[in-house]
Amino acid sequence: MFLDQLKQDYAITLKSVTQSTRQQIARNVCQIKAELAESFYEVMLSHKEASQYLDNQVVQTRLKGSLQTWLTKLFDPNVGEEDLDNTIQTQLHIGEVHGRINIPVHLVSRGGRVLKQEYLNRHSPSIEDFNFFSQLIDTALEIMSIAYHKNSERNSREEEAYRLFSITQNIGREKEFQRAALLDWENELLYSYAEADGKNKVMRITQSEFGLWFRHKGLHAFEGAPECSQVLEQMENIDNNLLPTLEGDARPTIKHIRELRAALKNVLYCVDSLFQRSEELEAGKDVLTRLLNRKFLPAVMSKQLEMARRRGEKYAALIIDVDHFKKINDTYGHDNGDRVLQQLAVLLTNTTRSGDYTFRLGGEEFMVLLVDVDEKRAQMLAEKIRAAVFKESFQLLDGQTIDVTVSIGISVYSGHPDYQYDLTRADEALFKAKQSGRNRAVLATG
Ligand SMILES: Nc1nc2c(ncn2[C@@H]2O[C@H](COP(=O)(O)OP(=O)(O)OP(=O)(O)O)[C@@H](O)[C@H]2O)c(=O)[nH]1
Repeated sequence: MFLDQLKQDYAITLKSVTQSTRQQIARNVCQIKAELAESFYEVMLSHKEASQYLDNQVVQTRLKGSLQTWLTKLFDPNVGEEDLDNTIQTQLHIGEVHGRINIPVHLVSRGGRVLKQEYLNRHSPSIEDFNFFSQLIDTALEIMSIAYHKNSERNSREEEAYRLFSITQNIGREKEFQRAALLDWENELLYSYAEADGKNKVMRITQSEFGLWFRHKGLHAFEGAPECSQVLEQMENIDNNLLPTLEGDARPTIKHIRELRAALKNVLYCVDSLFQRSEELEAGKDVLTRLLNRKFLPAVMSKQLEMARRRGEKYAALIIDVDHFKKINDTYGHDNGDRVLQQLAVLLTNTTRSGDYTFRLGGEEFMVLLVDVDEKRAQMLAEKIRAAVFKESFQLLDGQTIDVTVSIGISVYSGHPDYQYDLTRADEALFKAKQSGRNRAVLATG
C-alpha cells in the first residue's frame, strides 16, 4: 500500500518539470557525480557510527562508483511512468542491502542530506530544479527504508531462531566434545611443559579448538548468559597472565600449575552450566543432513562479518557442490542419492573445526564457513575437504561403495560490507571449478 502511494508521488514528481529541465538536471548530476560521491563518503567515513560499517578500501574501489551509477540512473531523463516498477525494485534492493549490513536508516538519510547540500552548493539551482532533485532523492530513500525495516525485522527473527537452534544442535554431543577439547588442551599443555622444560610455546587457549568454538559459536548461542563473560575473562587470564609464567627458562612451579588448573576448572564449570541452561529444540535443522538450514545464513554471516570488521579476523566461505549428482541419482536411485548427501554432511563436519559452520544450502550444495582464516589457510582447508571426499568410499544401501567428487568455490572476506557480495564471488569461483573439470577447489580473485 505504501508502495502504491510512493509510486503515485514518484510519477507526480517526474511530471513536475519539463523534459528539458530533466535533461539539464541529469547533465548537472553527471557533471558532479564524482564530487557528490566524494562528499557523501567523506561525511559517512568521518561519522563514528557509519565508519564502523564501511571499509575505507571498499569505499574507494567500489562504493563510490556504485553511488555514481545510482545517481545516474535515478536522474535518467528517459525514465518514465512505465519504468517506475523497476526503479522502485532497485531502491528496495538497495534498502535490503542496507538492512543486511546493518547501516542504520538515519545514516542513509544523513547521506541524502549531504547530497542535497552538495548539489545546492555546486550548482546554485533554481527552486524548481532543486525541488526536483530533493524530491527524487527523498522518495528513493523512503522506498529504501521500507525494505530496510522489513529486512531487519526478518533478520532479528532469524537471529533468535538461529540462537535457539545453535545451542540445541546435538547438544549432548557438543557438550562432551567441548569438554574433551578443553581437557585435551590442558593435557597437551602440561605434557609439553614437562617434556620441554617450558621452552616450548604452547597454543593459546583462545586459539585452541575449544577457544575458537567458544568465541565464534558458544558466545552467540549463549548470548546474554552471565557465564559467557566469565569464560572470556578466564581465557584471557590464562593466555595473558598464566601461560607466560610457565614459559621461558624458569621451570614452572607447582603454584603456577595449580593456578592454571584452577582457572581451567572455572572455565569447565561455566561451560557445564551454560549447557545446562539450554533445552533440546529440534526445529530448524535440515531434515536430511541435520546441518544448518539455509535460513540461518543471514544471522551467521552478519555475526561473522561484524567480527571481521571489529577484530580483523577474516573468514572464508566454501561453496561445495557434488559433481554429477544427477547421474548418481539416475544410476543408483534417489534414496542412494540421499545417503550420499548424508555421508558427505558427516564428512564435512568431521573435516572442519567446531568453530566453523556447515550449511546445506539446498539440493546437493553445501557451504562451509571457515572462521579465523586467511587466503592460504582457506585454500588448504578446501583442498583438505576435496581430497577427503575423493578418498572416501561412499556406501550405498545395498553395501556397495562408490566414488564421489566435489567442486569447491572459495571466497575470503574482502571487506565488502554486504556478505552477499563475497558469497556471489564464491559462487562464481565454484562455476570456474566446474568449468575447469570438477573435483577441484578454486579461490575467487578480485
Ligand atoms: N537424492 C537427492 N537428490 C537431490 C536432492 N536435491 C536435489 N537433488 C537432485 O540433484 C540433482 C542436481 O543436478 P544438477 O544440478 O544437474 O547438477 P549435477 O548433476 O550435480 O552436475 P554438476 O553440478 O554440473 O556437476 C538433480 O537431479 C536434483 O533432482 C535431494 O535432496 N536428494
